[in-house]
Amino acid sequence: MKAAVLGAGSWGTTVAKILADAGSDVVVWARRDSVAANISQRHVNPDYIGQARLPARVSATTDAAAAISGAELVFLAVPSQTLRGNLAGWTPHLASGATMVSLMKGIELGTSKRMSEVIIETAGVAVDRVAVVSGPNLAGEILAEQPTATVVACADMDRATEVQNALTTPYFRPYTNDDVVGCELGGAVKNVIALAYGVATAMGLGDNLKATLITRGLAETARLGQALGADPLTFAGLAGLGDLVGTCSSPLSRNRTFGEHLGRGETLEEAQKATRQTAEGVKSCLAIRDLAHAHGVEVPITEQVERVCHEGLDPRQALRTLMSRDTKAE
Ligand SMILES: NC(=O)C1=CN([C@@H]2O[C@H](COP(=O)(O)OP(=O)(O)OC[C@H]3O[C@@H](n4cnc5c(N)ncnc54)[C@H](O)[C@@H]3O)[C@@H](O)[C@H]2O)C=CC1
Ligand SMILES: O=C(CO)COP(=O)(O)O
Repeated sequence: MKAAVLGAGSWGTTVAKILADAGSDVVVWARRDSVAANISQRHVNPDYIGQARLPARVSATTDAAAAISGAELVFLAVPSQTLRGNLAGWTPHLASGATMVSLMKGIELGTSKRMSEVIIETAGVAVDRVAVVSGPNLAGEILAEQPTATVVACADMDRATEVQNALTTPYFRPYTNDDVVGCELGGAVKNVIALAYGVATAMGLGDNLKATLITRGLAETARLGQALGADPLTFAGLAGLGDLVGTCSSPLSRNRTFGEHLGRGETLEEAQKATRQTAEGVKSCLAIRDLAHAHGVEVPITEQVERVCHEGLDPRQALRTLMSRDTKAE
């Protein structure tokens, strides 16, 4: 099996390793020559995965057409806000039957679309050709082959099973699910809640409050998911609670780390300077808030995260606002 991974950041490179370890030949598309050369010739990608080494079956190129050509599985791992632009250039090279697999956990600004929706719209592929991978999957742990599980969601269960098989290794255990909406939403909203968790961590707030953020964060995720037609049970699974707990509890999380910078009183710009890799929640919080408002769903934590990130709200005021909301039934 030939697989393409478009995006050579930390998650794209990590998934390339998983695919190769599971038996595929993998070609990664990188933006920079130096990254492609490092992967192909030295089997490393120090900018994104530190000292970890990649299997010999992983090569890389800056030529997207060459990466995509002949690939039965095409994995997409660029920042969510650039996907639409990237796809416009890639679409002419896609094989007609290839399965497109989104590895991304974000919602598009302006349209409030999920990544699978952007793929379907931009690449003009049928809904059953698009799969999503989402779960508690911090790249740094997986590179060290620390075991974890994930979810492969697709409307077409044969394709879900094909992707599941291509990703199964002794350290990576994918489950299938047909709830694409729920899995994507779980992955995107948990980044916003992890920002709030990071803020709380830096403010020295207690474990009770952190548990409350996780629980009420999951409640707002599930409320929005239900309004969008997701299966509520998905949010109790790996792509919901699993990813939310994994991301919030880990210092490896870029979203949590970004939140910690904000919680120490840094501005958005200062936090951006201090953190180099993609923290999807920073932009997705705007799109998720808009999506929720369009469906008449309350997302109080997401709203406060948006105000702290983009309106310069003092995190202490955000906390006061959350704690002084009208009391109600759980
Ligand atoms: N790193 C992780 O542990 C996990 C990340 N994800 C998701 O994977 C997606 C990608 O994230 P990472 O690989 O972690 O990010 P990253 O910041 O490590 O890498 C992003 C990659 O996209 C490229 N890129 C940046 N701007 C671009 C543009 N305008 N056009 C094309 N490529 C561009 C960068 O050169 C880099 O190769 C995100 O949606 C993230 O939420 C999902 C699960 C785990
Ligand atoms: O999605 C992830 C873990 O499942 C990675 O989280 P961060 O993007 O916050 O590092």
